[in-house]
Amino acid sequence: MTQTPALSLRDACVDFGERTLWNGLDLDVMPGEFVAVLGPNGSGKTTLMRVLLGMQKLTHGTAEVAGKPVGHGSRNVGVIPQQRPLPEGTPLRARDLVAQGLDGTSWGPRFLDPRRKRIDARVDELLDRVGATSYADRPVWTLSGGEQQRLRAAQALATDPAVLLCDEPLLSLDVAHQEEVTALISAQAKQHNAAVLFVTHEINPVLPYVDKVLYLAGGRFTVGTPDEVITSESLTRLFGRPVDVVRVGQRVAILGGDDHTHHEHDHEAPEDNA
Ligand SMILES: Nc1ncnc2c1ncn2[C@@H]1O[C@H](COP(=O)(O)OP(=O)(O)OP(=O)(O)O)[C@@H](O)[C@H]1O
Repeated sequence: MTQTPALSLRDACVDFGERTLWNGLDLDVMPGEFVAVLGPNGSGKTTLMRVLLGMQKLTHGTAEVAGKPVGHGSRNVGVIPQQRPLPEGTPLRARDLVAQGLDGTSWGPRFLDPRRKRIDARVDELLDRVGATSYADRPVWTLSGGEQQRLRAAQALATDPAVLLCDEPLLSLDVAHQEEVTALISAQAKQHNAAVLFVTHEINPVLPYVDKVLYLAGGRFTVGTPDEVITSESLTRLFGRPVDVVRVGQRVAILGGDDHTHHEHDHEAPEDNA
């Protein structure tokens, strides 16, 4: 029996006026697969996430989640959005933010809720999984960017979504936590059969885990296994100029392709769990 892809794009194209972000994009992500989306600033990585969330229309082509056209608010899709600091005074503790991934809200008389014990136990388990137990009761706005990002990961994993869209979840994490969060998301793919699309500028923390790489650049793309895509030949072809992939032990550096720096967006990133 052929399995239905968790995510599927066919001949997908997004144009903004004269500018084509990508065109003719075919991509299937199967349940349990971990796909990294790489590419320079402005190559259309976040736009791809927005397409899959039904927030951005394709110019042509199709985008499906679990065999159905994308739409708003699929309960089967978890999102770890790009980092945005939570405003000062946000009246939530760390554990409340994680609980929102389960019950959608932390307001109201939860002490009357018969499910409370189960919800609290699940939140404790999720906090533990992302290493956030020690700050579970702190107000979220007093936490560092990295600490807040770990809570967003816990929130996105709360319902064991079939699809996990991660938009630069490693930003503002230190190397140890980059590895931890990537391992956690990979475990979600392998143990819970989640399809993961993971946008990142940090290639090295994800390389040990990824099944496929989608590399976007200059209106074009290439897709394949890391060994197929992360090579001097493949990236030189994609960028249309000399690119060197240098391997030092387990690590790679891409020279001449992507500056791998991040810039602030002039548009909204995907919202938290729909
Ligand atoms: N709604 C829109 N209308 C016009 N242009 C847009 C719109 N959304 C995004 N863009 C432009 O499309 C390009 C791709 O944006 P996108 O955010 O997808 O890139 P990215 O690969 O995620 O970049 P980064 O690495 O900086 O996060 C950018 O130049 C952006 O300004």
